[in-house]
Amino acid sequence: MLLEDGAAAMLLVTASEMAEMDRRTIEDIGIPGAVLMENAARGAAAFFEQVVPDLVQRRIVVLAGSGNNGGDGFVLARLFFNKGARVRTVCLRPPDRLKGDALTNFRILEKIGVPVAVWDESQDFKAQFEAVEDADVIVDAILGTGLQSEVRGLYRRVIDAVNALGNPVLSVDIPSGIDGSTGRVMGTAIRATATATFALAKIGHAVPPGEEHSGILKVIDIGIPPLVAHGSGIRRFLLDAAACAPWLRPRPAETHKGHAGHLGVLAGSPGKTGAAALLCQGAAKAGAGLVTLFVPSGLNPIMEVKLTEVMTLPISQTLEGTASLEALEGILGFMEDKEAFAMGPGSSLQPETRELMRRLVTEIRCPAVLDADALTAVSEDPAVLSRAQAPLILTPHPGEMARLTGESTGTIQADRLGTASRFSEKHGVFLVLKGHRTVVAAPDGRLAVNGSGTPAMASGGMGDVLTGLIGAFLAQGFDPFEAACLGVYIHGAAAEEVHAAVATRGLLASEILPAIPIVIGRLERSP
Ligand SMILES: NC(=O)C1=CN([C@@H]2O[C@H](COP(=O)(O)OP(=O)(O)OC[C@H]3O[C@@H](n4cnc5c(N)ncnc54)[C@H](O)[C@@H]3O)[C@@H](O)[C@H]2O)[C@H](O)CC1
Ligand SMILES: [K+]
Repeated sequence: MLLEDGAAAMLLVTASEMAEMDRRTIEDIGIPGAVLMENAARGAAAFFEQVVPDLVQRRIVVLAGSGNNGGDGFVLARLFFNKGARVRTVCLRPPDRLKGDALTNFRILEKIGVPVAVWDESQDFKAQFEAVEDADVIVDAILGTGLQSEVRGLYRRVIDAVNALGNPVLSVDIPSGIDGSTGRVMGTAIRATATATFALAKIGHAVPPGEEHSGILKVIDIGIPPLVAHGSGIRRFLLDAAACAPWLRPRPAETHKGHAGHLGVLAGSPGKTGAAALLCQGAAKAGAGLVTLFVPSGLNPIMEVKLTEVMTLPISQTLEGTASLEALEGILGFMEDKEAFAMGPGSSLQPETRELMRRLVTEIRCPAVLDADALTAVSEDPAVLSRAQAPLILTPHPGEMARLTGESTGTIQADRLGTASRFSEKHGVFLVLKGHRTVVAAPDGRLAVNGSGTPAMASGGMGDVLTGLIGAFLAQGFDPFEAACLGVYIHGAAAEEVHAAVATRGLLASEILPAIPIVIGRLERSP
């Protein structure tokens, strides 16, 4: 769970980017590492005392590794000891492996009388671990951004034993065993109740499985000057209310529907009229001024009944009743003076309809969002993407991404951020890689990881609503990256709004429609 503390957009960094910022702060700016370490531990201690009531009255065991993560642990041990806590420290590597600020703080513990045990890989593990099994709370200061490889040996046994204890575990910076740059479990990893991370959130805190392992996350300000982060050129951030609010200001009083743009939609086919309806209703609820649905003529009477605020335009159809290639010129002509286009949901994979959608990709002259069957049509000839005349936003789920890239869904899911960034840059399109913690990538390197949403969203039609949201923000003139981010965040937040009242299943796509303006209103009013 990620706490939205209302701060500015929360940057997401890799372990090496964070290490470089540490280095610049210490070596170029001159803030001693010991000051950063002290600030880190003080901030972590305050947060941990919020998470575990009466923490300093509990039996605390600090497990420390051989690097500065361990150093943070030693300082935490001192701070809790000074408050009268019954705190013990375990050093998991011989002290002669310690150096710098970690060694300094290790020696301080010895001088002030904090019990410090040194565990030895060669000794009986069970006997050593028994000494800490009575702990009420474990502080995990074993590994942080310095994790370099799979966790093995003593570290592995300690992490697995701690997880088996089931006591509250408070992780310093990163749950040990989680790769801060990817969120992957490196062999094994601590399952933390809470994690205090320093200066900036890491990617590993925001994407699964690292996100779940982190528990409640708090970003602690340790005194690194903002210019260090701002000067880093990092354009990766968590998509939350704080990130979206600046984009969504209340509309001026004199707004009329012409200002809010006109979205054209090509969606629906026999048996799949719901997808078209959900897309169009999502667009209307997100503020598109006008929405016109191009619909195969045989379905027009049905759509006229299903939709009220949305206009329909019957188009020629194939024998199967799907959109025909003959409709191309009519659609292009109508779209000449419109602001945005959306296509694909429920369109069908009828060969002529697929060809129509590929032709629209290369000939439409307004920003367009492609989803569902339009993505399948494009994956048969991805080169059409580079022939587009206007910005494109693609919204694949992992299976559709596999068809677009030729990679397996396993490969895609193992590196969602990298997959999305590479595809976006290669094809010059904006990419929304859907799933838990949806990723939004722009060709210029901007990247966002969505913080909103609930498991209840895994139900038919949710994607159609998302396409409508994105199309609506495109129609209102938002930059394609912002339009995609707003659609993704609001989509998840609207589901959370409704989900709070229902279980994690059985949430219908149409049920999130009324929550969309509620979420938008909250963003518009936020400071
Ligand atoms: N972000 C900040 O501004 C600050 C962060 N601090 C803390 O410093 C650590 C990073 O410290 P570092 O020494 O670079 O790395 P670690 O402590 O994470 O540990 C590395 C240590 O462990 C060894 N190691 C690496 N991989 C493995 C493995 N798989 N198995 C066993 N051992 C491994 C490696 O050789 C090193 O010796 C950061 O997380 C914060 O907690 C600063 O204290 C304050 C400023
Ligand atoms: K840790």
